[in-house]
Amino acid sequence: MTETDEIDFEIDPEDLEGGPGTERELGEPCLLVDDLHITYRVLGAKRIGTAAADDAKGRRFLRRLLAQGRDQVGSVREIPAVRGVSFTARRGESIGIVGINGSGKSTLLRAVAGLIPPTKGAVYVAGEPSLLGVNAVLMGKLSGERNIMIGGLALGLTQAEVRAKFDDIVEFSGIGDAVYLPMRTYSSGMSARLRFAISSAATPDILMIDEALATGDATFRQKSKARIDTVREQAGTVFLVSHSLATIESICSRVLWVHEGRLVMDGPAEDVCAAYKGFVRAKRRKS
Ligand SMILES: Nc1ncnc2c1ncn2[C@@H]1O[C@H](COP(=O)(O)OP(=O)(O)OP(=O)(O)O)[C@@H](O)[C@H]1O
Repeated sequence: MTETDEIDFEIDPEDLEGGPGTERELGEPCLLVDDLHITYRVLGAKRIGTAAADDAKGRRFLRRLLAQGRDQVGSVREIPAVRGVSFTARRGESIGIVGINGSGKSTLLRAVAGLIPPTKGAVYVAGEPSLLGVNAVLMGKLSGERNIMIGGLALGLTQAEVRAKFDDIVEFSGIGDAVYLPMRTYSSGMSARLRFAISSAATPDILMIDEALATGDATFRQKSKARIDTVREQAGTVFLVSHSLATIESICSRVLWVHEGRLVMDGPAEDVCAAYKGFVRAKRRKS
């Protein structure tokens, strides 16, 4: 599979009726991303031995690494995943993030959610940062039921509020009795749907969705869109990362196109998606 194969050009109007509602009046700025850089530091791309010899060599390598200081060791590789991204988001906006595989979309989203510290630059959020990034607190060895409680508390709900929303969350995610099994036994679709159901349960200030909508059926997508609309109506901001341009176009009024960690275009969904489609088609023709 090439890096562009995953992009889904199919428009599925009956799944996602209504459009993004670009006419909606926007509120005041609630998020400022200022010259954001995220650089991952990865240890040891170099092969240092095989099989039984690995352990001892590995230990020696690590000792040497610690003695020398990580900065001087050649095999620490730096990956600049986000390079100088700046933008402002307003209340009531739904913003899609597009880009080919490895372009930095998820890293940007996670940094905006406060899950990755900036290497340089800053993210300023007005509102409840704890409302962002329920993914970080969920635990695979605990049941869906326990994770609903943990995620709900992380979103700022009380225990009683989580209990009151429990049935709705389970029903929304469509995971049924699997809610009593450990989350690590779930398919990626099931856990993505449960994460989405939990993170949107509290009508957060900023709702961040990374591909979750791609994992459900038409009914789930329709329900998700209704929930996203509720968040926006209550002047929340929605960020959506997806390879499905159909999903992005039907939900987002504005789109950020990220390429090699840089923001190459930021504008109305229609314009950015059209430019991005052109880029992907040209890339496909070349390969
Ligand atoms: N935890 C990590 N450690 C090291 N490098 C990482 C890590 N996560 C991502 N990267 C690298 O950062 C770059 C951006 O990755 P990211 O996952 O943000 O891109 P993406 O656009 O979301 O990709 P995809 O569409 O495939 O999900 C890639 O080169 C990737 O290999």
